[in-house]
Amino acid sequence: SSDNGGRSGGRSGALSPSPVAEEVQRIDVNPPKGTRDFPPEDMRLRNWLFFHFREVSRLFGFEEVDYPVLESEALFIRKAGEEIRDQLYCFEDRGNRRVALRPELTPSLARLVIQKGKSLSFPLKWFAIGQCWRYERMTRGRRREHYQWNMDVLGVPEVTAEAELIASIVAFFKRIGITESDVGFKVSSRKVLQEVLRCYSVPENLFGKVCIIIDKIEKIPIDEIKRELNATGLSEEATEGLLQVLSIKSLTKLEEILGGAGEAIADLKQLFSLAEKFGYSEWIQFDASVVRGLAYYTGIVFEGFDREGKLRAICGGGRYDRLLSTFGGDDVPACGFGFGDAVIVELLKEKGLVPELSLEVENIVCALDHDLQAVAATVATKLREKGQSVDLVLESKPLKWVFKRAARTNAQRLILVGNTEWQRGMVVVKVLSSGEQYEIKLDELE
Ligand SMILES: OCc1cccc(Br)n1
Repeated sequence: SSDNGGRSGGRSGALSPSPVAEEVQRIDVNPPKGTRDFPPEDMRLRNWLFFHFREVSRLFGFEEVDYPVLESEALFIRKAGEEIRDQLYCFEDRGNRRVALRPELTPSLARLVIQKGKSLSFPLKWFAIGQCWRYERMTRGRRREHYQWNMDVLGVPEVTAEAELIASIVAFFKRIGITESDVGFKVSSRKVLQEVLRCYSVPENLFGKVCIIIDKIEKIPIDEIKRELNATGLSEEATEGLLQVLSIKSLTKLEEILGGAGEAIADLKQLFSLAEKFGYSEWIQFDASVVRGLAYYTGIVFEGFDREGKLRAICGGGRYDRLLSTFGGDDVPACGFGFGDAVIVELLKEKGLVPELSLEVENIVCALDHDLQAVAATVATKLREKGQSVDLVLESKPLKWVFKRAARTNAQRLILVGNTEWQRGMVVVKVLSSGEQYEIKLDELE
């Protein structure tokens, strides 16, 4: 840290411990396990990321919404065996209510849409950036919180909504320098699964559970997948038939298997045709194994992946036309995605695309004499009222210290208030990039 600028004793900025204070056990100054602090440098990167989330949302005509980070636990209790349920950060509050830190934003959106009911005019295009939580045994050392950008379209049954959502993510990737050679989207539809299960007369109510098991297809051994499917009630034949379809990577092949009459093929063909028109065909590929890990998806599902295969899914989403009725509301066609703030940063680091973001203050204002501190404050106020950022030096500091601080904060100008000049109503301006120095009347300063 900088020298203490001639102040007596102690470290710069810290008070000397009082002689009478008893020995205090130092607390653990790290944040709780699985959570992060955002000191200035990290906060600048987060703000940069969120700025692009917000800019894309604005360009696509979406409105920002938000919800409490704390929700009723009931919003997330689904019986499909999802990981998100097993890791729910839930507890009983002092009013004996079962509550949970939200693990995702979509159920909150559904709750708000039901609450607002007829007062809403559809289609809704809403976005949110919210911190989401999970309580995972730290054995895996994974994070327990992340920020998610969500975009949702409600009231549009057409696949044009999914096409628009994927277009918005492509637009985001392009803004931060990620191209189709870095990432892609695996796209499928849960209607593929539905049509296959129907062929084997699997009861509809097993659909959600089967999806959650299938979502683990690349995370656990295939024998475990088969065992879990059989335990859920699927026959060996149904399991084999299902796994065979899930290995399909071409729409043409899928059509040969399923026939061309079903909704799955129609939806997927429309989406790939729209992708052509949106100009992002190179970004997407059909992959029947994509089902996503949330039980409420009912149609098109997609996930962004890094082509080098080093990272977990970057983002994911899909259609969820039946979510509102699970909360007792009237169903509205809906689709959306979630985009976390962590994997994308790992990708940017991999690609050398993390931006240089330094503190940028326009002016440092410093009184050269203690009795000019009030004048310096006036100078700072005048500049701030003109929209200029000012780092006002708040204590008597030697010029060496001020120059060091100006360098650290990338200040563009140094405004010095000295007795000699102030006698003539002038202040000294030093342009730090050029070294140019001049005197100017306070009222002419801008
Ligand atoms: O994507 C699943 C998830 C949910 C909440 C918090 C974190 Br970290 N991860």
